[in-house]
Amino acid sequence: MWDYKTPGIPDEEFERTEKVPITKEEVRTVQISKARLKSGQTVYDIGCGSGSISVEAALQIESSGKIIAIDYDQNAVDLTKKNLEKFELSNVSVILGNAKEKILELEEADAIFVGGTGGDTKEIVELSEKKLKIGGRIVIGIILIETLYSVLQVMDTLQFKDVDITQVTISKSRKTTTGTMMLARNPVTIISATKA
Ligand SMILES: C[S@@+](CC[C@H](N)C(=O)[O-])C[C@H]1O[C@@H](n2cnc3c(N)ncnc32)[C@H](O)[C@@H]1O
Repeated sequence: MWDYKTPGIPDEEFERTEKVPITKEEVRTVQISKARLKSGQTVYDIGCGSGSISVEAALQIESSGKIIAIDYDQNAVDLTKKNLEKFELSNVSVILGNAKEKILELEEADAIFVGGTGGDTKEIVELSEKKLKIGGRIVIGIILIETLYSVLQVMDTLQFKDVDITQVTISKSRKTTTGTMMLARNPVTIISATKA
């Protein structure tokens, strides 16, 4: 059982496999903060991967809220379920499938995380906007510059306000024989906005 509600669960606490990527702890913390989650909300985690965002978000919205996690990779769905079990969370439904085909079937959301969905991201953002409640938050994590460009183009045409673009570049320390050096990780751009 995880005792803390504050975001920032160490990556080592999650079950991992080589086949499924994870949004790293510090990036995940910024994403969770940008969603401004409240108790009782309905939240999608699109491209749930390891389920780390679902776990952190579920702790924020508490047992009265609901997370819907989607991934088209069976390995990711299995790993997400493992992590939900590990953190003893029962308010998360995990769906196997392409988010592009699933989103419109879902109930309306208060917040939507979109992460690592590459060439599908623009379409997923368009579909997500249809399912977000007015005042709802979208948080998109982007690595590829092509994805960033296509999402930026579409954000202005949709009903979003207060669009924020934050790039996070994390460096982590590593001990060497002569001292401690900082090793840079790839930058992640986080676009967040409110449905108008
Ligand atoms: C970078 S990972 C996400 C990591 C995750 N946020 C975490 O914390 O572990 C991206 C995930 O998106 C999934 N994905 C990509 N495109 C998708 C789509 N169109 N529908 C559903 N899942 C998708 C991939 O299978 C992968 O597991």
